[in-house]
Amino acid sequence: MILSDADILRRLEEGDLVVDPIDDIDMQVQPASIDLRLGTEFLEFQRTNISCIHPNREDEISKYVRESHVPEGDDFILHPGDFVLGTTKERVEIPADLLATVEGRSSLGRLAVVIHATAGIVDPGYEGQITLELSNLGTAPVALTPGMRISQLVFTEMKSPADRPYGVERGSKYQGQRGPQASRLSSDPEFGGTK
Ligand SMILES: Nc1ccn([C@H]2C[C@H](O)[C@@H](COP(=O)(O)OP(=O)(O)OP(=O)(O)O)O2)c(=O)n1
Repeated sequence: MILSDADILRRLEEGDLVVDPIDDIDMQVQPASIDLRLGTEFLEFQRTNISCIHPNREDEISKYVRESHVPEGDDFILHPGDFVLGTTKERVEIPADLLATVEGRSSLGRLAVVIHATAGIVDPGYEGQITLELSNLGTAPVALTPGMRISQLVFTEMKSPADRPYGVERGSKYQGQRGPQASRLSSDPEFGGTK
């Protein structure tokens, strides 16, 4: 079952679902979702001097990403073909019986701006800000303004709560993330990691 606006408000009120901060609840809560805003930090990929991305080498990844900060009210210009990591302004806490999916907004989609390339699932148990995979699929640069509503979260109630929710106990690598975070694929057991 997908949560309606009334269900979302009830879960927020009960406190096990957290979306914080919400400055204007009437503006952010939609009929079956809650709008999330663009944060002020961005991670941009540096194309120069990189022969190839080895996703399993975390130390290398830090060499080819550059962090930038754009205050609310200023613009971040997303050029055609760009791929940058952004973040939601809001921190979320997803209870063990809900699955959240992060989706774009139609108004941004109509400008060819997408907010995730492939990763749309926010797991039961997840706590933190959400990393956005921002791309401009169009032909004209688009100005994004931190603080603008850029994505929305939809919540699905599961048949039963997860036995092992996302989190510290299972060593989940993005638990508690703040700001946009680059890939931590090297933490996967397939690549010799433990998460
Ligand atoms: N656009 C997204 C999608 C997800 N997440 C966060 C919330 C998810 O609960 C967490 C992990 O997402 P995935 O399970 O899709 O990613 P991985 O499988 O790579 O991570 P893990 O091995 O930790 O499950 O990352 C995020 O910040 N931004």
